[in-house]
Amino acid sequence: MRKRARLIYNPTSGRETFKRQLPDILNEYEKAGYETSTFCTTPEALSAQKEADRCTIDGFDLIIAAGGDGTINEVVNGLSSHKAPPKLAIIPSGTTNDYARALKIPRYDFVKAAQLIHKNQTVHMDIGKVKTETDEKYFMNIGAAGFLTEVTYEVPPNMKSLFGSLAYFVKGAELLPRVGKVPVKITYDDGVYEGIASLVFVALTNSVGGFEKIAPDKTLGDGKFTLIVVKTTNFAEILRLITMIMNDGRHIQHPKVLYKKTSYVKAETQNDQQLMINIDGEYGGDAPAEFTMFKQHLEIITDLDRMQLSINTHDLISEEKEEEFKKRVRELDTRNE
Ligand SMILES: Nc1ncnc2c1ncn2[C@@H]1O[C@H](COP(=O)(O)OP(=O)(O)OP(=O)(O)O)[C@@H](O)[C@H]1O
Repeated sequence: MRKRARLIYNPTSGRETFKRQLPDILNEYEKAGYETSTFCTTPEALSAQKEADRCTIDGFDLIIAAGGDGTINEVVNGLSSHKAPPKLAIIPSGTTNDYARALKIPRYDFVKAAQLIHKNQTVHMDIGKVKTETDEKYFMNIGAAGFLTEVTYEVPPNMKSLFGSLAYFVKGAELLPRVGKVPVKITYDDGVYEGIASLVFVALTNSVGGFEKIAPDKTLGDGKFTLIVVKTTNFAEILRLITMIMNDGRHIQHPKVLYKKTSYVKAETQNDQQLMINIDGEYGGDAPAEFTMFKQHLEIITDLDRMQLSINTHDLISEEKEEEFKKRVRELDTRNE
Protein backbone atom coordinates (compact mmCIF):
# COMPACT_ATOMS: atom_id res chain seq x y z
CA MET A 1 0.00 0.00 0.00
CA ARG A 2 1.25 3.52 -0.78
CA LYS A 3 2.08 5.79 2.10
CA ARG A 4 -0.42 8.61 2.67
CA ALA A 5 0.41 12.28 3.17
CA ARG A 6 -2.02 15.05 4.10
CA LEU A 7 -1.11 18.63 3.33
CA ILE A 8 -2.74 21.04 5.78
CA TYR A 9 -2.35 24.60 4.49
CA ASN A 10 -3.44 28.02 5.60
CA PRO A 11 -4.53 30.02 2.52
CA THR A 12 -4.25 33.31 4.43
CA SER A 13 -0.67 32.96 5.71
CA GLY A 14 1.99 35.43 4.65
CA ARG A 15 1.59 36.81 1.15
CA GLU A 16 -1.10 34.29 0.20
CA THR A 17 0.76 32.97 -2.86
CA PHE A 18 0.83 29.36 -1.70
CA LYS A 19 -2.18 28.03 -3.56
CA ARG A 20 -0.78 28.73 -7.02
CA GLN A 21 2.11 26.37 -6.40
CA LEU A 22 0.03 23.61 -4.88
CA PRO A 23 0.29 21.17 -7.87
CA ASP A 24 4.11 21.48 -7.98
CA ILE A 25 4.34 21.03 -4.22
CA LEU A 26 2.15 17.93 -4.18
CA ASN A 27 4.08 16.51 -7.10
CA GLU A 28 7.25 16.39 -4.98
CA TYR A 29 5.58 14.21 -2.36
CA GLU A 30 4.00 12.03 -5.06
CA LYS A 31 7.46 11.49 -6.58
CA ALA A 32 8.68 10.47 -3.12
CA GLY A 33 6.05 7.71 -3.05
CA TYR A 34 3.21 9.35 -1.14
CA GLU A 35 -0.42 9.43 -2.11
CA THR A 36 -1.32 13.03 -1.31
CA SER A 37 -4.45 14.94 -0.36
CA THR A 38 -5.03 18.44 0.96
CA PHE A 39 -6.95 20.27 3.66
CA CYS A 40 -7.43 24.03 3.44
CA THR A 41 -7.78 25.57 6.90
CA THR A 42 -10.83 27.67 7.74
CA PRO A 43 -11.40 30.72 9.95
CA GLU A 44 -13.02 28.42 12.50
CA ALA A 45 -10.82 28.09 15.60
CA LEU A 46 -8.18 25.33 15.54
CA SER A 47 -9.21 23.86 12.19
CA ALA A 48 -5.58 22.85 11.44
CA GLN A 49 -5.23 21.22 14.85
CA LYS A 50 -8.44 19.23 14.50
CA GLU A 51 -7.45 18.01 11.05
CA ALA A 52 -3.97 16.94 12.23
CA ASP A 53 -5.57 15.07 15.12
CA ARG A 54 -8.05 13.35 12.79
CA CYS A 55 -5.33 12.35 10.33
CA THR A 56 -3.21 10.85 13.11
CA ILE A 57 -6.13 8.71 14.26
CA ASP A 58 -6.76 7.80 10.61
CA GLY A 59 -3.20 6.45 10.29
CA PHE A 60 -1.64 8.95 7.86
CA ASP A 61 2.13 8.49 7.44
CA LEU A 62 3.05 12.12 6.91
CA ILE A 63 1.46 15.46 7.74
CA ILE A 64 2.68 18.47 5.80
CA ALA A 65 1.97 21.74 7.56
CA ALA A 66 2.03 24.83 5.35
CA GLY A 67 1.52 28.20 6.99
CA GLY A 68 3.04 30.54 9.53
CA ASP A 69 4.11 29.59 13.04
CA GLY A 70 0.47 29.77 14.14
CA THR A 71 -0.55 27.02 11.74
CA ILE A 72 2.53 24.92 12.56
CA ASN A 73 1.68 25.23 16.26
CA GLU A 74 -1.87 24.03 15.64
CA VAL A 75 -0.65 21.03 13.67
CA VAL A 76 1.93 20.26 16.38
CA ASN A 77 -0.93 20.32 18.91
CA GLY A 78 -2.99 17.94 16.79
CA LEU A 79 -0.09 15.49 16.59
CA SER A 80 1.47 15.75 20.01
CA SER A 81 -1.34 14.33 22.12
CA HIS A 82 -0.71 10.99 20.39
CA LYS A 83 1.91 8.48 21.51
CA ALA A 84 3.25 7.70 18.03
CA PRO A 85 2.41 10.67 15.78
CA PRO A 86 3.12 10.60 12.03
CA LYS A 87 6.15 12.40 10.61
CA LEU A 88 5.81 16.12 10.07
CA ALA A 89 7.01 18.16 7.08
CA ILE A 90 6.89 21.95 7.16
CA ILE A 91 6.43 24.39 4.30
CA PRO A 92 6.88 27.85 5.78
CA SER A 93 4.53 30.38 4.23
CA GLY A 94 4.04 32.85 7.09
CA THR A 95 5.86 36.08 7.72
CA THR A 96 8.34 35.27 10.49
CA ASN A 97 8.63 31.48 10.25
CA ASP A 98 10.79 31.16 13.36
CA TYR A 99 10.47 27.42 13.53
CA ALA A 100 11.49 26.82 9.91
CA ARG A 101 14.46 29.09 10.47
CA ALA A 102 15.56 26.94 13.41
CA LEU A 103 15.22 23.78 11.34
CA LYS A 104 16.95 25.29 8.29
CA ILE A 105 13.95 24.65 6.07
CA PRO A 106 13.98 26.94 2.98
CA ARG A 107 11.78 29.92 3.81
CA TYR A 108 11.29 31.65 0.50
CA ASP A 109 10.61 28.84 -1.97
CA PHE A 110 7.71 26.48 -1.22
CA VAL A 111 8.73 23.85 -3.79
CA LYS A 112 12.28 23.82 -2.46
CA ALA A 113 10.94 23.24 1.04
CA ALA A 114 8.84 20.34 -0.30
CA GLN A 115 11.86 18.85 -2.06
CA LEU A 116 13.47 18.14 1.32
CA ILE A 117 11.38 14.98 1.33
CA HIS A 118 13.82 13.45 -1.20
CA LYS A 119 16.76 13.82 1.19
CA ASN A 120 15.28 11.39 3.66
CA GLN A 121 16.64 13.32 6.60
CA THR A 122 14.71 13.95 9.80
CA VAL A 123 15.32 15.44 13.21
CA HIS A 124 13.58 14.31 16.40
CA MET A 125 12.40 17.52 18.02
CA ASP A 126 11.50 18.13 21.64
CA ILE A 127 8.00 19.44 22.26
CA GLY A 128 6.91 21.42 25.31
CA LYS A 129 3.57 21.47 27.08
CA VAL A 130 2.29 24.47 28.98
CA LYS A 131 -0.42 24.24 31.59
CA THR A 132 -2.17 27.32 32.96
CA GLU A 133 -5.27 27.53 35.16
CA THR A 134 -7.44 27.81 32.05
CA ASP A 135 -5.67 25.85 29.33
CA GLU A 136 -3.23 23.14 28.36
CA LYS A 137 -1.30 23.35 25.11
CA TYR A 138 1.76 21.98 23.34
CA PHE A 139 4.40 24.26 21.85
CA MET A 140 7.33 23.71 19.55
CA ASN A 141 9.41 26.83 19.98
CA ILE A 142 8.81 29.30 22.77
CA GLY A 143 6.91 30.09 25.90
CA ALA A 144 7.54 33.68 26.92
CA ALA A 145 6.31 36.25 29.38
CA GLY A 146 6.96 39.93 29.95
CA PHE A 147 8.30 42.32 27.40
CA LEU A 148 8.52 39.92 24.45
CA THR A 149 4.87 39.04 24.82
CA GLU A 150 3.80 42.63 24.29
CA VAL A 151 6.26 43.15 21.47
CA THR A 152 5.02 40.12 19.56
CA TYR A 153 1.43 41.28 19.89
CA GLU A 154 2.08 44.82 18.84
CA VAL A 155 4.30 44.38 15.79
CA PRO A 156 1.90 44.66 12.83
CA PRO A 157 2.28 41.91 10.20
CA ASN A 158 3.22 44.31 7.39
CA MET A 159 6.06 45.67 9.52
CA LYS A 160 7.23 42.13 10.18
CA SER A 161 7.39 41.27 6.50
CA LEU A 162 9.08 44.54 5.54
CA PHE A 163 11.65 44.76 8.29
CA GLY A 164 11.84 41.25 9.78
CA SER A 165 13.37 41.23 13.25
CA LEU A 166 14.18 44.93 13.08
CA ALA A 167 10.45 45.49 13.49
CA TYR A 168 10.52 43.66 16.83
CA PHE A 169 13.44 45.66 17.94
CA VAL A 170 11.94 49.03 17.12
CA LYS A 171 8.62 48.12 18.70
CA GLY A 172 10.45 46.67 21.67
CA ALA A 173 12.32 49.88 22.24
CA GLU A 174 9.04 51.78 22.07
CA LEU A 175 7.35 49.48 24.57
CA LEU A 176 10.16 48.98 27.03
CA PRO A 177 9.62 52.15 29.03
CA ARG A 178 6.03 51.01 29.70
CA VAL A 179 7.01 47.56 30.97
CA GLY A 180 6.09 47.30 34.60
CA LYS A 181 8.18 45.61 37.25
CA VAL A 182 6.65 42.19 37.66
CA PRO A 183 7.95 40.26 40.67
CA VAL A 184 8.12 36.62 39.64
CA LYS A 185 8.92 33.25 41.10
CA ILE A 186 10.53 30.96 38.54
CA THR A 187 11.09 27.36 39.58
CA TYR A 188 13.36 25.17 37.42
CA ASP A 189 15.15 21.78 37.73
CA ASP A 190 17.84 22.91 40.12
CA GLY A 191 16.75 26.19 41.58
CA VAL A 192 14.29 29.01 42.13
CA TYR A 193 14.55 32.65 41.09
CA GLU A 194 12.50 35.19 43.01
CA GLY A 195 12.65 38.84 41.97
CA ILE A 196 11.75 41.23 39.19
CA ALA A 197 11.91 40.20 35.56
CA SER A 198 11.26 42.01 32.32
CA LEU A 199 11.52 38.83 30.32
CA VAL A 200 11.03 35.12 30.88
CA PHE A 201 11.85 32.74 27.99
CA VAL A 202 11.31 29.03 27.91
CA ALA A 203 12.76 28.06 24.54
CA LEU A 204 13.09 24.85 22.55
CA THR A 205 15.18 26.22 19.68
CA ASN A 206 17.52 29.14 19.18
CA SER A 207 15.22 31.02 16.81
CA VAL A 208 12.72 33.31 18.47
CA GLY A 209 11.04 36.44 17.15
CA GLY A 210 13.56 36.60 14.32
CA PHE A 211 16.52 36.50 16.75
CA GLU A 212 18.93 33.69 15.93
CA LYS A 213 21.33 33.69 18.84
CA ILE A 214 18.99 33.80 21.78
CA ALA A 215 20.11 30.34 22.94
CA PRO A 216 23.46 30.08 21.16
CA ASP A 217 24.43 26.76 22.74
CA LYS A 218 21.14 24.98 22.02
CA THR A 219 21.32 21.37 20.87
CA LEU A 220 18.03 20.40 19.25
CA GLY A 221 16.39 17.38 20.82
CA ASP A 222 18.46 17.42 24.04
CA GLY A 223 15.36 17.18 26.21
CA LYS A 224 16.01 20.55 27.86
CA PHE A 225 14.38 23.93 27.67
CA THR A 226 16.62 26.96 27.60
CA LEU A 227 15.35 29.14 30.42
CA ILE A 228 16.26 32.81 30.20
CA VAL A 229 15.17 35.33 32.80
CA VAL A 230 16.17 38.97 32.35
CA LYS A 231 16.47 40.29 35.90
CA THR A 232 16.34 43.97 35.11
CA THR A 233 13.78 46.50 33.97
CA ASN A 234 16.34 49.18 33.22
CA PHE A 235 15.80 50.41 29.67
CA ALA A 236 19.43 51.08 28.74
CA GLU A 237 20.50 47.75 30.22
CA ILE A 238 17.85 45.86 28.29
CA LEU A 239 18.84 47.58 25.05
CA ARG A 240 22.43 46.48 25.57
CA LEU A 241 21.26 42.95 26.22
CA ILE A 242 19.26 42.96 22.99
CA THR A 243 22.38 44.07 21.12
CA MET A 244 24.28 41.18 22.66
CA ILE A 245 21.56 38.79 21.57
CA MET A 246 21.90 40.15 18.02
CA ASN A 247 25.66 40.15 17.98
CA ASP A 248 27.43 37.32 19.66
CA GLY A 249 25.19 35.65 22.21
CA ARG A 250 27.20 37.10 25.13
CA HIS A 251 23.94 37.89 26.95
CA ILE A 252 24.09 34.42 28.45
CA GLN A 253 26.98 35.50 30.67
CA HIS A 254 25.46 38.84 31.67
CA PRO A 255 25.03 39.21 35.46
CA LYS A 256 21.42 40.35 35.01
CA VAL A 257 20.53 37.22 33.04
CA LEU A 258 19.61 33.85 34.47
CA TYR A 259 20.47 31.29 31.79
CA LYS A 260 19.70 27.62 32.53
CA LYS A 261 19.03 24.29 30.85
CA THR A 262 16.07 22.61 32.48
CA SER A 263 13.34 20.10 31.71
CA TYR A 264 10.74 21.80 33.93
CA VAL A 265 9.73 25.41 34.58
CA LYS A 266 7.02 26.95 36.71
CA ALA A 267 6.36 30.66 36.29
CA GLU A 268 4.36 32.47 38.97
CA THR A 269 3.87 36.10 39.94
CA GLN A 270 4.30 37.12 43.53
CA ASN A 271 1.57 39.64 44.15
CA ASP A 272 -1.28 38.53 41.91
CA GLN A 273 -0.12 40.85 39.12
CA GLN A 274 -1.17 39.64 35.70
CA LEU A 275 1.60 38.00 33.66
CA MET A 276 0.55 36.96 30.16
CA ILE A 277 2.18 33.90 28.67
CA ASN A 278 2.96 33.92 24.97
CA ILE A 279 3.11 30.51 23.33
CA ASP A 280 4.78 30.28 19.91
CA GLY A 281 3.77 33.88 19.20
CA GLU A 282 0.18 33.79 20.41
CA TYR A 283 -1.47 34.56 23.76
CA GLY A 284 -1.52 31.34 25.77
CA GLY A 285 -3.09 32.24 29.14
CA ASP A 286 -1.78 33.86 32.32
CA ALA A 287 0.72 32.78 34.97
CA PRO A 288 0.89 30.57 36.99
CA ALA A 289 2.11 28.35 34.16
CA GLU A 290 3.93 25.04 34.22
CA PHE A 291 6.16 23.91 31.33
CA THR A 292 6.95 20.24 30.86
CA MET A 293 9.13 18.47 28.33
CA PHE A 294 8.33 15.77 25.75
CA LYS A 295 11.77 14.73 24.62
CA GLN A 296 12.21 14.07 20.86
CA HIS A 297 8.47 13.67 20.50
CA LEU A 298 8.07 14.74 16.84
CA GLU A 299 10.05 13.50 13.85
CA ILE A 300 10.37 16.38 11.41
CA ILE A 301 11.66 16.41 7.83
CA THR A 302 14.65 18.70 7.58
CA ASP A 303 17.96 19.30 5.83
CA LEU A 304 20.67 18.02 8.12
CA ASP A 305 23.43 19.15 5.73
CA ARG A 306 22.15 22.71 5.84
CA MET A 307 21.81 22.58 9.61
CA GLN A 308 25.46 21.58 9.84
CA LEU A 309 26.54 24.22 7.33
CA SER A 310 24.71 26.96 9.16
CA ILE A 311 26.83 26.38 12.25
CA ASN A 312 29.90 27.28 10.18
CA THR A 313 28.51 30.18 8.19
CA HIS A 314 26.23 31.68 10.79
CA ASP A 315 28.43 34.65 11.64
CA LEU A 316 28.99 35.60 8.01
CA ILE A 317 25.32 35.53 7.13
CA SER A 318 24.22 37.83 9.93
CA GLU A 319 27.02 40.42 9.74
CA GLU A 320 25.10 42.83 7.55
CA LYS A 321 21.96 42.53 9.65
CA GLU A 322 23.92 43.18 12.82
CA GLU A 323 25.34 46.43 11.47
CA GLU A 324 21.79 47.64 10.91
CA PHE A 325 20.85 46.77 14.49
CA LYS A 326 23.97 48.24 16.02
CA LYS A 327 23.26 51.55 14.30
CA ARG A 328 19.69 51.51 15.57
CA VAL A 329 20.77 50.69 19.13
CA ARG A 330 23.27 53.53 19.13
CA GLU A 331 20.53 55.95 18.04
CA LEU A 332 18.06 54.76 20.65
CA ASP A 333 20.67 54.59 23.38
CA THR A 334 21.66 58.21 22.81
CA ARG A 335 18.03 59.29 22.76
CA ASN A 336 17.27 57.60 26.08
CA GLU A 337 20.32 58.52 28.11
N1 LIG B 1 -9.21 30.20 5.81
C1 LIG B 1 -8.86 31.06 6.76
N2 LIG B 1 -9.37 32.31 6.80
C2 LIG B 1 -9.03 33.19 7.75
N3 LIG B 1 -8.15 32.91 8.77
C3 LIG B 1 -7.61 31.69 8.78
C4 LIG B 1 -7.91 30.70 7.79
N4 LIG B 1 -7.19 29.59 8.07
C5 LIG B 1 -6.49 29.86 9.20
N5 LIG B 1 -6.71 31.11 9.63
C6 LIG B 1 -6.12 31.75 10.81
O1 LIG B 1 -4.73 32.03 10.55
C7 LIG B 1 -4.02 32.12 11.79
C8 LIG B 1 -2.67 31.49 11.69
O2 LIG B 1 -1.89 32.18 10.77
P1 LIG B 1 -0.37 31.77 10.54
O3 LIG B 1 0.40 31.92 11.77
O4 LIG B 1 -0.32 30.47 9.88
O5 LIG B 1 0.10 32.78 9.43
P2 LIG B 1 0.74 34.25 9.53
O6 LIG B 1 0.06 34.99 10.63
O7 LIG B 1 0.73 34.83 8.17
O8 LIG B 1 2.24 33.92 9.86
P3 LIG B 1 3.21 34.35 11.04
O9 LIG B 1 2.69 33.67 12.27
O10 LIG B 1 4.55 33.84 10.61
O11 LIG B 1 3.16 35.85 11.10
C9 LIG B 1 -4.92 31.43 12.82
O12 LIG B 1 -5.39 32.43 13.70
C10 LIG B 1 -6.05 30.83 12.02
O13 LIG B 1 -7.28 30.82 12.72
